[in-house]
Amino acid sequence: MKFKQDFFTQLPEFYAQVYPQGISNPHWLAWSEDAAKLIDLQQPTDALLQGLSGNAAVEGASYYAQVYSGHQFGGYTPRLGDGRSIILGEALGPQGAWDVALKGGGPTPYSRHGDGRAVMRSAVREFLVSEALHHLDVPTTRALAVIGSDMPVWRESQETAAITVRLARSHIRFGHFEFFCHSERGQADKLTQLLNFTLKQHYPHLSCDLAGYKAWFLQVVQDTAKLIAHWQAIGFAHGVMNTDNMSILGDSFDFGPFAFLDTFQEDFICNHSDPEGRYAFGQQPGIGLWNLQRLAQALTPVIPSDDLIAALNQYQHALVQHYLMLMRAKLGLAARANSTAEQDQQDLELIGGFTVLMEKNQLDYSNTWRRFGQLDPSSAHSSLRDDFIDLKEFDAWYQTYQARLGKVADIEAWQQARNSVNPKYILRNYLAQEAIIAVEEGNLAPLERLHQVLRQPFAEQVEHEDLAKRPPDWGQGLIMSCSS
Ligand SMILES: Nc1ncnc2c1ncn2[C@@H]1O[C@H](COP(=O)(O)OP(=O)(O)OP(=O)(O)O)[C@@H](O)[C@H]1O
Ligand SMILES: [Mg+2]
Repeated sequence: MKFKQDFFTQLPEFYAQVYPQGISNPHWLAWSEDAAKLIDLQQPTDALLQGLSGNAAVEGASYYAQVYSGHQFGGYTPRLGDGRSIILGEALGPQGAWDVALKGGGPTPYSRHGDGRAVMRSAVREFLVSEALHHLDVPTTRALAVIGSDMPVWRESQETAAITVRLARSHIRFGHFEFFCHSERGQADKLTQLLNFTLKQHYPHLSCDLAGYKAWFLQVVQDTAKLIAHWQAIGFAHGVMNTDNMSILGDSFDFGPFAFLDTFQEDFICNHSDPEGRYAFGQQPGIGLWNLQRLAQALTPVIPSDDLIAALNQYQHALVQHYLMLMRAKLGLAARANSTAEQDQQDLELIGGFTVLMEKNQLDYSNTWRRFGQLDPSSAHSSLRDDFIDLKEFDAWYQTYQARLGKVADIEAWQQARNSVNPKYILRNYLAQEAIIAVEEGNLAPLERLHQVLRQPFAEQVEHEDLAKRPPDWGQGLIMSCSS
């Protein structure tokens, strides 16, 4: 790995230098060849294993934990920071630089009560979902590898420690800005320093002045809106949308109790520690805005409120437009350039009508969409019909859909296009769980198979058909705890 150390050298007051503590008997549990390419790595070598497990120094690495704060479940925590993630620096790759972080690399000055470690099950889940989301075309941080160990760690029971090697275009979170606004009050120069760094690194076309800051914030609003639109379209619930888990670049970030929807349920809660459903699936668009408002608040020392509010006012439109684009593609409706508000509303009703039907009929979200790839939209009889119990309701919806769809010239091409946006394979919680249980038993094959299948989520892969099934009863809507 070749590193540059821009954050480390330019923002010395924004982190604590800390070295990872090694783990016993490190071994590769997973390796992403796709992520490796991003930073010009070829093979998971022994030397790399020793370096990334913290047992040996990595040449060129700096080792630091960043400081930030954030709103957690609505309340402000004045100081957080990387309590179990140690960044090595920005590794250079053919298309840019990626922060390399050892998530679970050991205690840092920000660990407070935690042990600085991650358990194997959570490291494996983070690895799988990072790579799965990427192949589903959802913006996300990436995962290079999971390193297992025989080091015991204690959660509800004894487990073993593991490290996810995370790659991120940036680790800067909304919470970084909140820290320098609220917790380090009166340090507007630091806020500006962080802002200028962010702009120079990631928005080089913008100037480091008020005009640039305004354009940048609008971009953050739009990127966040796009990210949430992706989650809603693909059926992904993040589970812990605290502002310290919101990437400034609009990448999916920090994977804990996340879930892809099995049966469609608008108010699905994937996080065991969120009984009130603050981060329920259907709440995500609203929470995205709430989080942006917290970011805006933190930026008031450098950007006038009126400009921040004007940018925030763009959020809903940006989200709806992106969501419409993704959902029209799923349904096979022609994209509408310059559509009117009325047309958009009609399409939203069509989409909402379908998800309501899915919920009423307890249908699997992904598998139902996938069936559009076999649908003959010119036929009055829909092959989807048999899945619905209330046929009258379905027929009414289908009629409206057909009217909106119009004539499809090349049905085969239309079906293929549906299969290229409606995935066959998603990372269902029960699949991750089965792979994790196998790893506990010393069998890495199911994890590797799942990882490989998720690299091509839109391909048929008939030999892996079993991984596309809706979950068995025990695995339906599986809810995870935060203890990771
Ligand atoms: N085992 C642990 N030891 C020490 N600190 C921890 C531990 N687990 C979580 N934390 C800290 O608690 C805070 C909230 O945790 P959260 O689950 O959002 O983040 P995370 O999953 O640890 O990491 P990241 O956000 O970098 O993906 C963070 O500051 C995190 O570093
Ligand atoms: Mg976090």
